[in-house]
Amino acid sequence: MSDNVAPPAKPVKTTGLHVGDPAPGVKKVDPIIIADGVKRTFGGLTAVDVEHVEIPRNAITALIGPNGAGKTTFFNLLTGFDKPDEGKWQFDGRSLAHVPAYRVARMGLIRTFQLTKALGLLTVLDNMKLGAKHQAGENLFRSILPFLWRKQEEEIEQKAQELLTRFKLDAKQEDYAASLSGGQRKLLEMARALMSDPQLVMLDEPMAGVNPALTQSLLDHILDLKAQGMTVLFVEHDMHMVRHIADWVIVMAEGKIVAEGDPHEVMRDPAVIDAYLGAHHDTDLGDDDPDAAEHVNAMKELIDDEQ
Ligand SMILES: Nc1ncnc2c1ncn2[C@@H]1O[C@H](COP(=O)(O)OP(=O)(O)OP(=O)(O)O)[C@@H](O)[C@H]1O
Repeated sequence: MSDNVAPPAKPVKTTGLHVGDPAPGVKKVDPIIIADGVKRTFGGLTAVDVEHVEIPRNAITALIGPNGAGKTTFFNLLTGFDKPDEGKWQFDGRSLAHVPAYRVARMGLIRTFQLTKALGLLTVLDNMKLGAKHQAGENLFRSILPFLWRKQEEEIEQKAQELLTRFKLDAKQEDYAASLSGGQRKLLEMARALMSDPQLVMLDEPMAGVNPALTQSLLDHILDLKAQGMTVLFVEHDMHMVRHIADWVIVMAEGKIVAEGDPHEVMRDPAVIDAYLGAHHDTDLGDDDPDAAEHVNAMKELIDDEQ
């Protein structure tokens, strides 16, 4: 989809993704990731304990759950940024256990990573170039043959510029990345991820810190990834976004998958209501942990909408 084409008012949801009743661990018709017995503990705390989960291909899956549910840890495990105590998982039929993060990325599973202080001191264009894979400099033989890497440099730069234009960041390409707004940073993170032509893009809280002016644009870009044949897996606390664009929702609580289903079914699942509201079902949260209170209240609102 090009930027000139107006997006549909309501995203087209992909259905028919699972086999049998939606329940934790339900089989998918065409899974791109299959994980089994993945466990990660920190001292005495079990952060992730996933018995079985499958991520559907060419769909948008949201991974949700209350604070501390293990979502980020599970993301880190899948992408090789952390090592599990036990378990195995495969991406597109290939085992990913013990595969380091840089090789996972080369295999086509990319996760956006936040613009760190160091990356903020690079220009927007240089940030994009860092996202390219198979660079000649990585290979001694190729790196001593300038005609090979010069051509490649040009191709990388051209691709970076095309993506920056698509993400409406082309006017900023020479600016330091640190000068971008929160929403523009999210766009840059996503554009950089696309430099390596991934099959699966994993987004960690894509809506965090994004002002309303850029929200629609970000949503459109995520929908666009699916339209281009990619698979998207994202962690997000913004339930409106989850309901709006996710084809499938996986709910984690205390390290385990407690529910799966399409967004509307999942919001009605008693296990999800319990996970989010727990003992606070009839109380107002607020003072102790404003973040948690915000998530729980957002969830309450949506559950009420669904009932
Ligand atoms: N490096 C670590 N050392 C010790 N404990 C950790 C570490 N990383 C995560 N944890 C703990 O593991 C649990 C799961 O954390 P995780 O960040 O994965 O949850 P989350 O669902 O992503 O939460 P949030 O929505 O708040 O980001 C939490 O209790 C957290 O404190």
